[in-house]
Amino acid sequence: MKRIDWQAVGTALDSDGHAVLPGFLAAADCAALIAGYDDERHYRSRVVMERHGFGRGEYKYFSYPLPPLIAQQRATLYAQLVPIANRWNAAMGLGLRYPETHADFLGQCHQAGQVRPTPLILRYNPGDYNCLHQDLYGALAFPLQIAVLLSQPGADFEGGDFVLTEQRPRQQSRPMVVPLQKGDAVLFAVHHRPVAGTRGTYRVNLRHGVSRVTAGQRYTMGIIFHDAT
Ligand SMILES: O=C(O)CCC(=O)C(=O)O
Ligand SMILES: [Fe+2]
Repeated sequence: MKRIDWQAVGTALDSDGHAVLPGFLAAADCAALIAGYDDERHYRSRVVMERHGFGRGEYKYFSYPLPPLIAQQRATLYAQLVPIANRWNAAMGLGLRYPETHADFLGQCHQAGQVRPTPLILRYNPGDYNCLHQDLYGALAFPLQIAVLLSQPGADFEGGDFVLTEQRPRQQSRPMVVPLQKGDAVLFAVHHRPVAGTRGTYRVNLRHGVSRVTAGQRYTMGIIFHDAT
């Protein structure tokens, strides 16, 4: 994994609500995650998106214990993101502060009845897409999450752009397409983020999704830091 410039990541998250981490996973790690997709022992559940009106395609939630790579990334990314999450909450006038370690935050989730792991892997075939959504799984939520593109655009698949929308108070929504290469990760706001305006800070509401895949197969791996009820 490449060294991450956390200063630059913090700046991008503050100004855009998302940040790209180029080359976050090596090609071999992407391939290993894809190869494990059909091995049901890794997962606690499989979701067929069409059945729930979530879009088209499917995903699987990993079970505990998580694959070592994901477990390690979940803890180390969390520790880097806590200062940003706490700064955002303060800017939005929210009282909640997140503990320094992911283990402590998971303890809070588990105490609140959110005990099921949320890291997941998604698979899109031609015609599949992911409707705009927010990955909230209970009262406790960490405000940032990450998605890693495991397939190569133009070679493994066509279409299938990662999309974010920002809904500003009393205004129309702003769409953003995030270009990614295989192995790149996008860090983004789960639900809300603060934006500095001329009359103080306001809160924008974010959603993310994926446009239709037109050819090939597109896989992503997502890490969400709160667990699910
Ligand atoms: O497939 C994607 O790029 C988005 C996946 C997603 O919704 C997530 O990781 O939460
Ligand atoms: Fe999502």
